[in-house]
Amino acid sequence: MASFGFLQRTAPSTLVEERPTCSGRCLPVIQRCRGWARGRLTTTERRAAATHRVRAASTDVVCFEEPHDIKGGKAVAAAAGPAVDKVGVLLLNLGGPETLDDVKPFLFNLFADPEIIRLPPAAQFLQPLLATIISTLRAPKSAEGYKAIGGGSPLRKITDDQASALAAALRAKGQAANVYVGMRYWHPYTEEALEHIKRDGVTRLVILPLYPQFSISTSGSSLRLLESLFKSDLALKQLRHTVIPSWYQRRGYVNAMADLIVHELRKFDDVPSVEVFFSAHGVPKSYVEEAGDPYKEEMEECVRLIMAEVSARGFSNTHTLAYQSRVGPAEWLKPYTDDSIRELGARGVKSLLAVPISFVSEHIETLEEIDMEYRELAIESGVRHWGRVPALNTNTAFINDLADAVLEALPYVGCLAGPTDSLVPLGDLEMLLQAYDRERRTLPSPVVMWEWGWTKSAETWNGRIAMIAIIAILLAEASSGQSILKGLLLAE
Ligand SMILES: C=CC1=C(C)c2cc3[nH]c(cc4nc(cc5[nH]c(cc1n2)c(C)c5CCC(=O)O)C(CCC(=O)O)=C4C)c(C)c3C=C
Ligand SMILES: [Fe+2]
Repeated sequence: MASFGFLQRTAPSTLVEERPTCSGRCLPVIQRCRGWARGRLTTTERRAAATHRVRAASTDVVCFEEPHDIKGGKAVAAAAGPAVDKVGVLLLNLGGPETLDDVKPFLFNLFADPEIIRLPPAAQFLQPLLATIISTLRAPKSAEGYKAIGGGSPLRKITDDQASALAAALRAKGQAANVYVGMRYWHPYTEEALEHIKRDGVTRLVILPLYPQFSISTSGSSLRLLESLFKSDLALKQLRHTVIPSWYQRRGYVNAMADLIVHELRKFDDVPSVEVFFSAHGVPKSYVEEAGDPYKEEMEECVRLIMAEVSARGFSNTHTLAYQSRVGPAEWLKPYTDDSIRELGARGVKSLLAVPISFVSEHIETLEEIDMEYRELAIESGVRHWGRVPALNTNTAFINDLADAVLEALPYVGCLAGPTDSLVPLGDLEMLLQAYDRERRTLPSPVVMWEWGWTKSAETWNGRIAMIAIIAILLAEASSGQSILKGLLLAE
């Protein structure tokens, strides 16, 4: 059983049919703000919370800025009256290079992220140097991929479209909200989005990473950045917000994925023989096994829920989950997508439907890696009929479900919602990350040559030796004209 932060899943999760019955602004008072678990509310408090929610929903530009008391089963404003409320939603995403010239600086930003290349503390000063080296070495290969899909990533446009569609869906549900896009490694950067949020005078913010499953390397990295930006800015410090850390188990999302799968399955001649092949972006195995990243568990659960829905619709196809896009020599989550495709081919599978699962937009890894590389590999391995489920992008059912997720999260602004179906709790950034840090362990670096060391001083020396090693390697590369680091770090 994986644990993440203070969460321990005690029962297998099911689709979320019923949302938590808590309310708006009175809830932080009811639950005395921190450490609240749904089970600790009394029936009266629950009823009060529900009552208040109805009232809040019917007056969507008004909220109570002051604490509430519970009187006679109803939430009553304790002090001041209503204040103007401006709701914002911040969509977090990875970002991608828009032109081939952007590829190298984009890769630098990615590898400069300590959640992507995790170095021992004593070697962290090397991160920018390492990011420069790896981005320089990887850029030509990456650029080839981006060239093959038209010269840049489609991520910005798709995410902007998702933001507009989400704002429209929220409006249709009676909630006015500005939706902002904050990318981790390229424009529009998260910092830019926060400037807009401040300028627009947002008073309540829902933070929604566009990754269905939580990983330290994706949502975790964006939240970590947000945390430091919030800490260093008074206006942001005071901004009431809540985070939806993952949403892989939501019925709307699961149904939308099942719709797409069933639609593509029907295109095959011999539907029952089709292998439904989920391909998720991989992460280093140590993230899951040593740092408690819930990514693998959430991924497996997500696939289970989707396949249960597909099966409920009368399709009894078998399925596989594999992990793609490994970077570097360290072990990543297995099975690897390429190995699985070869194995399925060898087992005589003739029809394969690829389902990208860790990301909700088309991007380089769907358009190039899956549609080109893995398709070719599948055909070489004996697969005769190939199909691929499109990414959700602005799929109406999916966007509607995101809008519901935002509406359901709004009452939690400023508080931590105890155990939900998700392994990572809904809640305030600081509380969420504090919980995360309590359990967090330092990971060994994915760069194998720095993994030794057992004392503080040894770590310091390892850092120094690593720096000397890098400089020596660079000098050796320069004099021999051969790329040594390329082989060491970028093997795929
Ligand atoms: C859930 C999705 C993703 C996880 C987990 C993830 C982890 C992860 N990624 C790298 C390295 C690279 N990722 C790159 C691109 C990229 N990654 C994701 C998603 C996840 N990454 C997306 C959607 C994209 C594509 C963006 C786009 O432009 O379309 C790249 C650059 C492309 C390439 O050269 O392959 C790298 C490099 C690591 C090391 C990592 C976990 C530690
Ligand atoms: Fe990635």
